[in-house]
Amino acid sequence: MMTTTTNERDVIEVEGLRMRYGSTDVLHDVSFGVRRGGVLALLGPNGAGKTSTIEVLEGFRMRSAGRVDVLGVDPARGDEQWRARIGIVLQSWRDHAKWRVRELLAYQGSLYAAYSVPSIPRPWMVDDLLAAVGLTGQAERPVGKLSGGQRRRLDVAIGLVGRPDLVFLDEPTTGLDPKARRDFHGLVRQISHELGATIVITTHDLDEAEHLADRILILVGGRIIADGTSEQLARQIVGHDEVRWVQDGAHHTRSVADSTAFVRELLRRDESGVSELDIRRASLEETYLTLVREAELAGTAPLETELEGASR
Ligand SMILES: Nc1ncnc2c1ncn2[C@@H]1O[C@H](COP(=O)(O)OP(=O)(O)OP(=O)(O)O)[C@@H](O)[C@H]1O
Repeated sequence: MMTTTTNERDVIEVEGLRMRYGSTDVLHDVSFGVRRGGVLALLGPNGAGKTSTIEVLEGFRMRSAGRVDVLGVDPARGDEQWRARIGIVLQSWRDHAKWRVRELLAYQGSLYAAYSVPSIPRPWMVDDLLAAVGLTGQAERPVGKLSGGQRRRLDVAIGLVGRPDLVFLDEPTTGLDPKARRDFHGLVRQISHELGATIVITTHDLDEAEHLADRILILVGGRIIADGTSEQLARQIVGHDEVRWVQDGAHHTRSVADSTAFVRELLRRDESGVSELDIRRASLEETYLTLVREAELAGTAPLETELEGASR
């Protein structure tokens, strides 16, 4: 039996994580912790390193450097017992199209029976799980005949059938319509509440991260450029104003914390060359996009958004 050293606070501890594919670094010095029962969103544009990060945490990818601890274990050395405590919700379940929903869940669940412990009986009883994810009415339907939203609920059920302590959801709402997406958010919140599991979700969508997570990490180019609760992000990032102007025939846009000082300096340097000056308070989404653009342009330097007192 594996000994577990996780303290009551952090289910995931990552310090100085680096990862490379071949000779290209895709994660640079990534550090964060996730407390038990928390919902963490990894937010960032395509290629930011979200999937690479969670694949290291899941034990599917080897890191190049850094310390990683998941449920008290280094994922590179996690055994079956450790794996049984982790649920992974993959992009839509395409296999077993002819299996019925109940049948597939019963089969998947049977794989966890050996890992049942008195405090956590495994697997989750199929009928209870079907009710929890809202698929009771589809229990006898073949998997191939479910709608996109129902299929995604089944993906979640498959990820949860072993009653995991920690659940990873990789871009779970891709391809869902707005209503199905909203329903899915409700489902994840409910599961987090009822199961008490720690949840890590990756997404491109700021709105999704805001709805679901009590902690958001923004990754760009393999680096964390912002880290905090959605309130902290809103307070800190929305505090930026967007300044637009034309100078030497070129359009410029900058997100700045103090637009008065910025504009004063801009005009001091080139009063006659600046025209069409426009200042507005950016929305959280606009500022997120500006931060991403600036981080991508800067290539390396972390931005000024390290948030104080981010909950861990
Ligand atoms: N198997 C691989 N071999 C080489 N490079 C890879 C491999 N998988 C990912 N990468 C590169 O690693 C970087 C991070 O990719 P990753 O999939 O972690 O990003 P992501 O944030 O999950 O992106 P997306 O939102 O597009 O899924 C990208 O530049 C990608 O091209």
